Amino acid sequence: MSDAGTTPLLSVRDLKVAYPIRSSFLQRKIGENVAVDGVTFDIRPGETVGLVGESGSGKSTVARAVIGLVRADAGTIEFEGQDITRFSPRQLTAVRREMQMVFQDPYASLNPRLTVRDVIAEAWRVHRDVVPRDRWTAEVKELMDRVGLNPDYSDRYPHQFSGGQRQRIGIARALALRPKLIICDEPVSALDVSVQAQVLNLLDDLQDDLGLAYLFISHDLSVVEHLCDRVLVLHHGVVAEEGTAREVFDHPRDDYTRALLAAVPVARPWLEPTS
Ligand SMILES: Nc1ncnc2c1ncn2[C@@H]1O[C@H](COP(=O)(O)OP(=O)(O)OP(=O)(O)O)[C@@H](O)[C@H]1O
Repeated sequence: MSDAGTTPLLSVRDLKVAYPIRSSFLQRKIGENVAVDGVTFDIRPGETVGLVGESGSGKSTVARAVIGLVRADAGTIEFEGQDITRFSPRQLTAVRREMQMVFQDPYASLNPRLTVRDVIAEAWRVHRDVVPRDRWTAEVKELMDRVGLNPDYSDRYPHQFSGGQRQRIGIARALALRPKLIICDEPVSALDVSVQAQVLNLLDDLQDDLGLAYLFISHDLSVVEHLCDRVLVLHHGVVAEEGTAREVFDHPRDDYTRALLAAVPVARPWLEPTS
C-alpha cells in the first residue's frame, strides 16, 4: 500500500511521445502524431497506480515509454532519481531489471517453443548476477510455487496450461529478476471473469509479500477500483483527472471520467440523476 511520504520509485514529468508519420502528405496535414502529451505522475515503492482511458488514449504508450520501448520526445522519466530517457542502451538494460512487464495476452507473450523453466530462466542469461546457474532449477520451482503453479510442471510448454495458468507463468517470468516495479498492461482482460479474480488476488498478495509497485493499465474500471491506490484518467494522451481511487471513482470531477464511469455496467448510484 502507498506511503505518501516516501520518495517516488518512478517519477514521470511532462512526458510527450509522438509516433512518426510515414506519409509525407499526412505529415504536412497533421504535423505530428502525438500519442501522449504532458503526462506527469509518480509511483512510490509498494504503490499501485492505475492508468485508465478508452482505446487509443495513450495508456500503452506511457507504459512503453517507461520501459524504454519507445523514445520520449519530451519530458523526463526518473527511476530511483535517475532520468532514464538519457540512458544508453546498456544502462537501460540494467534498469529494466528493476522494471518488468506483464502483458495482456499470455498466449502471445510466451515463446511456445520454450518450456516454463526456460521462459522463467531466460532473463537470467542476460542478467547473469541475479541467480547462479546451479540455482536455476530450484529458483524456477520456487517462483512457480509462489505464483500458484505446480513446480513439477516446469518441463511443460505454455500450450499445456490454461489461460490463467499462462498468465501466472508471465507473472513468474516478471518476478524472476526481482523487480521493484511491474507494469501490468491489461493483465486480466483476456481471461474469464472467474479467473480474473484469482490473478488479481495473486498480484495483490505478491505486492504484500514483496513490496512491489505496479503501474496498472486497464480499460476495466472495476478492476482498477479494486486494486489501485491512485488513478490517472487519460484522454487523448492528456491526463484528464488524477486522484486516489476513492476520489476519482466516488467523486469524479472531470466530464470524461464521468462518461467512462457511466459506461461501466455496474450500479453507481452517485451517477444516477436525482429526482
Ligand atoms: N506504433 C505506433 N505507430 C503509430 N501510432 C501509434 C502506434 N502505437 C500507438 N499509436 C497511436 O497512439 C495513440 C495511443 O495509442 P495507445 O496504444 O498508447 O493507446 P491505448 O490507450 O493503450 O489503447 P488500447 O487500449 O487500444 O491499447 C493512438 O492514437 C494510436 O493509434
